[in-house]
Amino acid sequence: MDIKLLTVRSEIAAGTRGAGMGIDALIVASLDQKSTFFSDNHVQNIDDVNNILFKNNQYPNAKHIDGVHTMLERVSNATSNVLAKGETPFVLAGDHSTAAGTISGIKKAFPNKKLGVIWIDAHADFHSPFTTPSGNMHGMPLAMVTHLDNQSEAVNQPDEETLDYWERIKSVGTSEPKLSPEDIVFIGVRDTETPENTIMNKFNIKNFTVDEVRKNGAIETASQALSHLNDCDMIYISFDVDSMDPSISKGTGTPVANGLTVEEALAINTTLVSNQKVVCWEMVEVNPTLDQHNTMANNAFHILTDTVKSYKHSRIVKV
Ligand SMILES: NC(=[NH2+])NCCC[C@H](N)C(=O)O
Ligand SMILES: [Mn+2]
Repeated sequence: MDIKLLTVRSEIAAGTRGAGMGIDALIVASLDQKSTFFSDNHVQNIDDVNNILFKNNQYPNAKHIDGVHTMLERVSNATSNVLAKGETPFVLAGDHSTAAGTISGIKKAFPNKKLGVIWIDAHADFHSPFTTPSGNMHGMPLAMVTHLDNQSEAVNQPDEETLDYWERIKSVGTSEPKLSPEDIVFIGVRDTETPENTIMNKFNIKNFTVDEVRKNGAIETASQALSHLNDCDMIYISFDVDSMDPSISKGTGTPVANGLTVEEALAINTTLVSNQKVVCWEMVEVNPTLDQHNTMANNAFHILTDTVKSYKHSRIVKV
């Protein structure tokens, strides 16, 4: 089973500048570690629209939503094309909004298969333009793909043009919701706003806390997360590096205290991808401009290469 690295240097949905440089920071980490990873694997780059950041944002409740829509279409098409060729996309992206494009692309490639998502993150990323506290769309990918606008919890009144783009974003890949909220499992989520808590409670979404990971072990937590999605046909894993503790590195835009260690994140990701239902893995939010000595990228690169290794190893056809 061949993998394809999809690089997406997009950062327009983050509130802090620099996540677009995360991919190049990973490449620098690989060179520093004398690894040939980026030449051993196929890389396909998806052009970004980061120059939109030079323009004033017109959409306070969904910043640069026009550009985010463009990026999600591109990521969705690339993801579904890779899957259609029988390859597995490993997406390396800037801000986390990209994940909505990835998920849409998976569903576009396999419309009749039931999708489960394991979301490893400090945040729930379940906001909509109605509920966002910041307008930053990297806090919205799970609402985009589940179509949960959460209007009953509204704190904003988005304008018509914003809502028009929001509907178009919900239709990227396919006009249907890409998955049910029940088929999401969180790991490490610890910084949410009230409207997100309402969704998590309403749909009884399981969150494996950092304490649980530490108590039960990372490998056991990963197996339990997979068990939760037993009735899904395919699984996508989204790894936001801010799931890890800021003491490791400040190299991410929205760090939150009390996160996972590198070893825990590594064990969780390598265990998860060895499951045969996994069709795609993604890593996001490395921001070297906030870092020292490229520490986050060095750690993230280690997790990336071990995760790819585990994926390939678990797919070796035994005769
Ligand atoms: N992918 C991320 N880093 N998301 C951070 C979101 C933070 C906050 N909940 C917001 O919506 O602004
Ligand atoms: Mn996130």
